[in-house]
Amino acid sequence: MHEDMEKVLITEEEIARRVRELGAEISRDYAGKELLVVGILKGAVIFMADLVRCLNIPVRLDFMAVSSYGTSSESSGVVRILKDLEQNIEGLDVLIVEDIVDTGLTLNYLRENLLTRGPASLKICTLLDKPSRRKVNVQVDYNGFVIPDEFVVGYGLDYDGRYRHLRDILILKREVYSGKEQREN
Ligand SMILES: O=P(O)(O)OC[C@H]1O[C@H](OP(=O)(O)OP(=O)(O)O)[C@H](O)[C@@H]1O
Ligand SMILES: Oc1ncnc2cn[nH]c12
Ligand SMILES: [Mg+2]
Repeated sequence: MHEDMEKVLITEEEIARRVRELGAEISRDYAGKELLVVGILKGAVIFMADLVRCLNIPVRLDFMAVSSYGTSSESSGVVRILKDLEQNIEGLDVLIVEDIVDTGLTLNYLRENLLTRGPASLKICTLLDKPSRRKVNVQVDYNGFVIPDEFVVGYGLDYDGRYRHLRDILILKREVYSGKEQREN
């Protein structure tokens, strides 16, 4: 296991099995329709790549990037769009794909924003859900795993831009991020 990691939380095999299940469920729900899958950069990219290849319906892909809200712990955290969709979603069936829902601020903003663009339908799929950390309620339609309040990396999730390439979902050693804060102070 990677030296910066405390332990494996979800193995590559468990992820793959759950992604196949989610793909089958989504394919059933959208049978006969075309789906626009919107991946939220950067963290959702790896999950999205595996998920869409488990769909047996017509699919188009698009991406958005939003700012991480400021360090303020207020629930009114501001989220800005850094990269917007390339196409008009009016009248389309849209599925937002995320790697994790933590405070819910990112998804809450995205859902509100995309609803103003008139999609025929808008649903949310996340690989991971940390309900204990929620600051705003956001409805998730497809949920991979509910996880405890631990900082996880791997399978797209990062710390300081690192570890996204790891094949499992792992818990990062505290000294990795506590050490960085000390250096920064
Ligand atoms: O529910 P929230 O508290 O809003 O947190 C979840 C968001 O935070 C992470 O993204 P981040 O903004 O770190 O950017 P990244 O996807 O590029 O890692 C993660 O990928 C989610 O998008
Ligand atoms: O546990 C986690 N790991 C990586 N990024 C995020 C964002 N919110 N929660 C996270
Ligand atoms: Mg993200």
